[in-house]
Amino acid sequence: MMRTRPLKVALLGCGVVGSEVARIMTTHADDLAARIGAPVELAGVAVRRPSRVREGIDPSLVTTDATALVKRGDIDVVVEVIGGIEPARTLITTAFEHGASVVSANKALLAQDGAALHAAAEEHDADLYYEAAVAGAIPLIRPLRESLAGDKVNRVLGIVNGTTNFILDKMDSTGAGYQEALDEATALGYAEADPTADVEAFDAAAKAAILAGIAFHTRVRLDDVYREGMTEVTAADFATAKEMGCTIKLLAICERAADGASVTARVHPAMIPLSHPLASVRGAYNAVFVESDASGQLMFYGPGAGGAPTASAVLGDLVAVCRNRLNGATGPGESAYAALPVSGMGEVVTRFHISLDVADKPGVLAQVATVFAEHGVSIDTVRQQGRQDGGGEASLVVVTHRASDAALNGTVEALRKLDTVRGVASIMRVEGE
Ligand SMILES: NC(=O)c1ccc[n+]([C@@H]2O[C@H](COP(=O)([O-])OP(=O)(O)OC[C@H]3O[C@@H](n4cnc5c(N)ncnc54)[C@H](O)[C@@H]3O)[C@@H](O)[C@H]2O)c1
Ligand SMILES: N[C@@H](CCO)C(=O)O
Ligand code: NA
Repeated sequence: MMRTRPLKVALLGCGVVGSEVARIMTTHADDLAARIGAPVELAGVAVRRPSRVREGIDPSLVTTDATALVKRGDIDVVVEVIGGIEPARTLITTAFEHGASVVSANKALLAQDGAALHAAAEEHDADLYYEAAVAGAIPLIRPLRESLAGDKVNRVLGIVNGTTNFILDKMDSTGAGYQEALDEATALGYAEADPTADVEAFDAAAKAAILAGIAFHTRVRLDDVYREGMTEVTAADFATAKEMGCTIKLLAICERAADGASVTARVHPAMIPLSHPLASVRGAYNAVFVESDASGQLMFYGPGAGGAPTASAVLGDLVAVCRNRLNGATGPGESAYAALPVSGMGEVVTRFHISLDVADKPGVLAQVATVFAEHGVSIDTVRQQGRQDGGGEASLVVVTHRASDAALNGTVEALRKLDTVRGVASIMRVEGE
């Protein structure tokens, strides 16, 4: 039966995502009410620049005082789409203290302070939902938290940043320059306010921390995630990848160790074979594989960024949180009971592609191979190519079998000390095989 008193929603931030949330709340008001069992009313919209015209939003709802809005006491759900750490964190905790539940898209904040925010939600019998924080529109948080709650997740691997996938895809398919591709991603509303978060992979690392935490029932913070951005990926790297039948993607990889006693989380550019489904993820799309004991491999795919797709995830959370409130209940909170240690990058085992500039003379190959053997790194393939410039140098491209990051680092350090190795041109991990 439909309740007539509306549930009141406060919207904090009316930018790319917030303006779409407001639009959908208005245009889909009847459907949302029917699905929830009560009407939802936009009770206030906190903005930074009140003079901006906001189509479809009653100007009397607009305020620059977000704190007063969350303190009103009659707000049922606060939707935080401001981003960043402060004032978002204080506004969310104040919202809990004043009886509201919270829906947020803020991965940076959740990766840094998720545990404290969950504790605050629990203390005040409120919900904290954040489907939009990871992989935009793609349902991923709720499947991990709820649908897979009876299974054991061993690995989460995928593309979780739309901006960098858009840039890498453009560079690969059209030969576009890095800046040109980034400007386009920003204009389309994919990039963060400061695109450093995207291209230096802080955004993807925050998402990896959130995913690993939920998947492994363990607290994983941003600082626990190994991070390498994509600003140093060059056209030459794409050419090498192509020669190997691969492309380059910025991947987030969260894994349980083989003995199950620890976990790792990392974000870095990697080569993947063109035959792998992740290789054909284009533009700002995201795709994430989840591997679990009973389910086997699941793939989640869809728009990972942009105003409307992200608003879709926010609205889904809003409906769920409103239903919980009508039932006098709360949904699942933090689950960190496993408390597994999070290992550093040295423990990660993967394959590597290493390109060396070496002297083009007898015995060099044997010398290089010996260094790999001494560090316990097994070589899969080696390709040597003499240079046409007559400088007496050659390129040596080595692809290894699976080896630990620590063993590979030791190998590279020793290779650099050989007189015959003039330089290490590139090192890239090879995933997805
Ligand atoms: N854009 C996307 O594709 C996308 C996807 C997923 C998640 N997110 C997340 O959603 C959140 C919002 O992102 P966005 O792209 O809409 O950013 P945005 O910069 O377009 O919007 C944020 C808005 O908040 C306003 N704001 C800042 N401080 C404020 C304050 N104190 N009070 C009221 N308003 C304030 C800004 O003026 C701006 O209009 C971020 O956490 C972001 O990481 C964005
Ligand atoms: N800037 C982010 C937004 C979605 O979280 C991206 O490009 O993926
Ligand atoms: Na999502």
